[in-house]
Amino acid sequence: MDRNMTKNGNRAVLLISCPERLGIISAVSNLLFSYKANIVQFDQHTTDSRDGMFFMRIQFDLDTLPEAYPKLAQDLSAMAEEYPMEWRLSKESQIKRMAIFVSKMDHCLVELLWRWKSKEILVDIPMVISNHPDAKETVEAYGIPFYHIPMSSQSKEESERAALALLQDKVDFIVLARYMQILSPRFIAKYPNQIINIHHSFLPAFIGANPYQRAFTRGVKLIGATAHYVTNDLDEGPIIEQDVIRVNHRQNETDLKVAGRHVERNVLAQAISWHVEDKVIVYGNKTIVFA
Ligand SMILES: Nc1nc2c(c(=O)[nH]1)N[C@@H](CN(C=O)c1ccc(C(=O)N[C@@H](CCC(=O)O)C(=O)O)cc1)CN2
Repeated sequence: MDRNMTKNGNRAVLLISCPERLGIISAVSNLLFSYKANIVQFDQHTTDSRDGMFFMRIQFDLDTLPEAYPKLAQDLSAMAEEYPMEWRLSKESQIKRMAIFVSKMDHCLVELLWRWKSKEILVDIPMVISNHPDAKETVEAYGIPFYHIPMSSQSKEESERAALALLQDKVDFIVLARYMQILSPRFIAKYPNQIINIHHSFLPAFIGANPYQRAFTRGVKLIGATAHYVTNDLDEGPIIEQDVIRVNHRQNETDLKVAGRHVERNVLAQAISWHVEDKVIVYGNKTIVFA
């Protein structure tokens, strides 16, 4: 979120993905012009591969947005018939609701709570869910409901059902802030490309559990973190943001974990900011980030 910006009730973001075709920009900008919308930011990307896909992000102000929104959405649906496009229209005034899942490691959770409290990330946090009780006090100190749902391999389905019942209709997207349980396809299907995980390695290196231990054993000179959307393929979902930090032979496995967690928290916060500001389009197993 642009720090100079407040929540502007007349501002919206339109994201469009479609096969490359002459006239799409003109068609969309003329439609917005017909509503007297003022475009404040425009970005586009065209793939140069043979699939020739076109992606666009338009941020605009429209004084009549609240009442014009339904008709504008209707007109975009009609346009999607002519240009086979996928589109998403988000009103800035509609604050996204983010649930956080955490296990024992709380550095990413604390980072998100701080950035929420300082309004650096403009979201609501209806709840935090954990398979351990450790973070209860921290979360409730922020006035946020905390739910402890024990998880074991035998109880995974029942535990996920309980979590889904809590989440239902209260949450727009979920963040796995070092949540150490693999989500089932049934759970993921409820939130397609709406679950963001922070993996504590520079993917695709060290997928799965214990990446720092494997990185130390391998003797790497860089460690990192990757924020990605969660899919059924463990740690192989569309990457949103990554970063790395140098390490050396003098550092042991614990040193790597300490150094890495600062990368994790910043990468996750950046990915969430871009998601909340509608700057991310998922295409296949990749993302376009209009940063
Ligand atoms: N379906 C998915 N679920 C999750 C993903 C994902 O990409 N797809 N990311 C993980 C987070 N993660 C690494 O970032 C990760 C977490 C847990 C494990 C794992 O092997 N867990 C064991 C249990 C470990 C324990 O109880 O301490 C398991 O679930 O059997 C690997 C990678 C979050 N979920």
